[in-house]
Amino acid sequence: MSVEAFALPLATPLETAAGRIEEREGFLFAARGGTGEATPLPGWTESLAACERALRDADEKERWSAALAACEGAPAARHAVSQACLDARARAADRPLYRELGGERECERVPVNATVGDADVEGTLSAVETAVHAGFETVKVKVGARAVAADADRLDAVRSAYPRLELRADANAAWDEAEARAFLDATSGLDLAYVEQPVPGVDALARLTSVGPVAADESVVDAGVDACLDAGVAAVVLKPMALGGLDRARDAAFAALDAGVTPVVSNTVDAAYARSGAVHLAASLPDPAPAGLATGGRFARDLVPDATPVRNGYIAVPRGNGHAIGGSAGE
Ligand SMILES: O=C(O)CCC(=O)C1=CC=C[C@@H](O)[C@@H]1C(=O)O
Ligand SMILES: [Mg+2]
Repeated sequence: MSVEAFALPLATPLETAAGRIEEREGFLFAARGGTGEATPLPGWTESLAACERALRDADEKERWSAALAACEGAPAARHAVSQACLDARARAADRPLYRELGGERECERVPVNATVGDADVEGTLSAVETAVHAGFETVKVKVGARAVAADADRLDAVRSAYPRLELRADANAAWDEAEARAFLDATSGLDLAYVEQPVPGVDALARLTSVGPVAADESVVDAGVDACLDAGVAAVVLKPMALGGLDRARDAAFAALDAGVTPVVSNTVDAAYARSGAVHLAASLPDPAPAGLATGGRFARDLVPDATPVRNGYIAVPRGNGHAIGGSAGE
């Protein structure tokens, strides 16, 4: 059993309307033959200190159920413990994590979107060009850090250059309702797949669903998936670290599928173990939508080198038992 701290600088920080993500700190939790990652992101999860407290408490428990209970209210800590538990069980059953999660069909790879941070039109176009040349067919552009008209111009330029690209925008709740309406109106001819979290709050999201396609991200964490589905969103973005684990994110994905809504697996710019876990989560879903998991390349170094590389817009599901990277406790 162990709780091991890590701090990993990003070579390519992510610029968002909610700030710049430059470094990721967290813990690896290892117990009873399984390993899991906790990489809290304040604003989305508990603080680093609260995460560590919950993990140290969990580390003293002799059973998985007690360890998981010790992490209630600390989603990143619970993510680590539940991932370790799934990993240990999958290894004991000699199967990959996505099968342990309940995935019913063989899955070798999952499609992913490129994530393009805030930049001017030129910088945005150049980042999208790099992504398209690398084989991505879906691109998510961060918006909300500059004026609505400037963001609309960025998306317009991308659409003109790439008529067939699946295009998503993500405002990280930066706008008020009038700004969100203005953006949705200005981009209504650009065939955006959706605008992720244009405004804070699920009630405002609900009012925007008649204006254009919107997806819930922060609101899934704050209000719960059911409230977002009731709001009539086109998609729900699921970040296992913020939702308390792969198991809980998968339950949310199936609630969405049952409601005819697209679940999109994403991550909080996690390190290799949690990214691998999220790839397995996507692999466990029927026909997964392009996932927000192409973030590994932003790290200057990682816990395990090159664990989930992107090739031609896809990440191969790590092969082997459990999450299948980096070995497990005691190995
Ligand atoms: O979903 C993706 O394409 C990658 C991850 C990503 O965009 C995010 C990770 C962490 C914090 C957020 O600003 C952001 C998001 O809101 O989706
Ligand atoms: Mg988002």
